[in-house]
Amino acid sequence: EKKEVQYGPVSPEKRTDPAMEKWRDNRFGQFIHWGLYAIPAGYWKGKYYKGAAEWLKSWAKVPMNEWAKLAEEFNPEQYDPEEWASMAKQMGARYVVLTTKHHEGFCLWPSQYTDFDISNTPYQKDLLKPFVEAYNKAGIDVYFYYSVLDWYHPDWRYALKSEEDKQAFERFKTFTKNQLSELIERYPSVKGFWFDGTWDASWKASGQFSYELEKHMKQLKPGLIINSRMRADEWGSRHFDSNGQMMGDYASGWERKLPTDTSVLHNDWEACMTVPENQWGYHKNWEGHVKTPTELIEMMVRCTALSGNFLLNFGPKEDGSIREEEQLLVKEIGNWMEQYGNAIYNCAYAGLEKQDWGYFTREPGSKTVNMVVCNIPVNKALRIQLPKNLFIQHYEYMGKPLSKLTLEEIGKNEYFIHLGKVKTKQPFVINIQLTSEKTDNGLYQ
Ligand SMILES: C[C@@H]1N[C@@H](c2cn(-c3ccccc3)nn2)[C@H](O)[C@@H]1O
Repeated sequence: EKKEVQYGPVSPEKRTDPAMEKWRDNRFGQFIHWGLYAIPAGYWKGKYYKGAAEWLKSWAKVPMNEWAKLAEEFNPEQYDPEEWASMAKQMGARYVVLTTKHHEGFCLWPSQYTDFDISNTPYQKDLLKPFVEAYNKAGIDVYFYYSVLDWYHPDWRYALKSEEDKQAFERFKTFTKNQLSELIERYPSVKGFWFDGTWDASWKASGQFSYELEKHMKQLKPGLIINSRMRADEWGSRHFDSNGQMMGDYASGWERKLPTDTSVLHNDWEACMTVPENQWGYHKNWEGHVKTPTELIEMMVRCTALSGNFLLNFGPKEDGSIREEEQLLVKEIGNWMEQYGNAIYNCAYAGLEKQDWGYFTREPGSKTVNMVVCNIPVNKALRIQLPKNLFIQHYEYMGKPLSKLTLEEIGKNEYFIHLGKVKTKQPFVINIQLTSEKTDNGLYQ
């Protein structure tokens, strides 16, 4: 039965304001993990650590006073946010999420609430200001990733076991609220926050605080968009409150995994994805499978087809340059988005039965449905099953035609689109125009 929840959602479950509509229309974003961890890049004292590079301090059991010394050598001379923004634009990303502070606690901006920040490095200058300006100038919305979990701050606590823990964590919550207010005030064009590091008991015991923090941030910046991962309710339930109501503005539990059914349609949601199996910060040597542009394009299409966003991760090097593998993705995904981006941007679940050859996407309310073909059937025929009151009025390739298409009615509101001779290396798109005017030849009743 329903539980009394006082500190659950702050905003309505499906916001209809322009900021949230733009978040949905964006569909494809660039995640950027950049911090001191990019300096050791997965190696410590000559030893290779295969775990996620931004967690190296943990894997190599580095004491914080030793890890913090990395700030003394952080000097990204190749850092060129205009170049980063131009690459993101070329790739077709419509928004970006940058780590302002990861679990290590190091801040990419000069924060008045800590000395562990960019101002205490050889580089000295604020990294965020030119970043926000460059991406906004490129027409890309900027979001800030912020880790609540902070390995540097003396008042961080994993759990609240004693009175001392509670007093320390109260100071930590004030520090957190101050830093977030500072980020909104210093960079007012920020569109939202991607919270992380909120799985520990101390935060799960701070549901009321996270409720009030969300309210405070949205008062500071009306329209601000915050992910579900920021929140707990007063019972310790995260992302969704104890009655299953989503907190925050989109479900963000999809980390390195994608949904497989239409149950996600109930809320806005986003999946974030690494290029190797599990590296967010820069690692000198990626081990194992590196996802190809085609794999990542298909993941992005699957997200759009289930009305979700896809956030693809980049991990810049310590000097601010972008690795070869990621530059290839910019080029390949960018080429695809140039031709087929209209099947992604502003699109969502099409309401049609999924077929094995790929995915349907559709701009809500449009009569045009996009068929994104990822698996060409051996019989070269794409099956379409429409609801009983819909028929195909027109069909054609989006962009460059790859072959001569023909349409065959094979059942009641059921069709094959025959591809004919088609040769291609990437997914492609066929547009179909639907109509409620009967166009069948009455063969199938
Ligand atoms: C978005 C990603 N979230 C961070 C993360 C995930 N995890 C984690 C912690 C416990 C279990 C599974 C995953 N710890 N840190 C990663 O470091 C990266 O920032």
